Amino acid sequence: MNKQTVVELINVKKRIGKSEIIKGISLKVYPGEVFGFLGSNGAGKTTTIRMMVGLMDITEGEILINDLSIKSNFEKAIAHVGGIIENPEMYKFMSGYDNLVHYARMAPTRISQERMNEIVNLVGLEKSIMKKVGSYSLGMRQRLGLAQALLHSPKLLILDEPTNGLDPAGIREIRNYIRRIAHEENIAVFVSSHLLSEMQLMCDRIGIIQHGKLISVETVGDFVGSSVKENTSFYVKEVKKAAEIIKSNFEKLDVKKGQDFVSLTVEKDQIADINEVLVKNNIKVYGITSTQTTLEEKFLEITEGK
Ligand SMILES: Nc1ncnc2c1ncn2[C@@H]1O[C@H](COP(=O)(O)OP(=O)(O)OP(=O)(O)O)[C@@H](O)[C@H]1O
Repeated sequence: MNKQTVVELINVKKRIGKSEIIKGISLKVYPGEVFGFLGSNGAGKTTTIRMMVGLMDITEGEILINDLSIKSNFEKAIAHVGGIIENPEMYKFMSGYDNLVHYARMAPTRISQERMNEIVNLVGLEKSIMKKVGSYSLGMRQRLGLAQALLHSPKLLILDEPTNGLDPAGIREIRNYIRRIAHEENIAVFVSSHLLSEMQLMCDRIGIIQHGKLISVETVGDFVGSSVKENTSFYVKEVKKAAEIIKSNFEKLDVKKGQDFVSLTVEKDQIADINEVLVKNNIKVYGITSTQTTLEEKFLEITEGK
């Protein structure tokens, strides 16, 4: 059975003038998951998001929200979307609550008192919701923005760099609320960022965009797990012979020779295999050291290597 899809991008392209900014992006996001859209500055995140919410025309391809085309059925499709794309509009002289009431009046469907209270609790603003927004921290304003975006019970929440400008405590808070919203309300959350460290903690899956192309989509578990490379050194007496044996058994590996070691970058599972081959060929291994490539390095490796 196919998993229900909340949003689907099908070969989406955007041309501005002669330059193709988005070069055929396809992806799907499902209910209850936080999908991270990760890319360096200028990679094309905001442009893609602007097309997803109808702020920009799609040059080619299609975007479906809850199976409705954003091109041919815009109003119905967009009714399922909540988003914070630029800074949310708020009146500082009004309380958080009055801001929500004001916003609720503009919603296409009536928003009940219960829903208001539920959302205020969901974003943890119950204690400060009656205070003026002018007295809120940036983190609290962001959470009020989330509340606004969630009032009409959207199926998809789109957030463009939601932690921009927040301090570490504020970032942690927003991250936890975003995860909670996705999992408790079964909403699909599409969130962009240029910070891998942040995405890793917030998202269930991460798609990496570079120069307008989606170059990788992985679950965070896969991203963090097996594919993280280890920089490994094998300490041996016969450096030259050890390097030759590794090269002839593992053709793809790039072996570097040190004074009393050979070093190479490998997947974790390969360390034991290499050791076994060396020992079988009568090379005495005196020690193995291994340092993991950080995720940040892996991200750079992926984005710079293409
Ligand atoms: N209106 C426009 N006209 C011409 N080029 C544009 C326009 N809007 C964006 N671009 C270019 O398209 C590319 C993608 O921009 P976009 O803002 O989508 O990137 P981003 O990933 O959101 O980056 P950032 O994190 O800096 O916001 C950039 O190279 C940008 O210069």
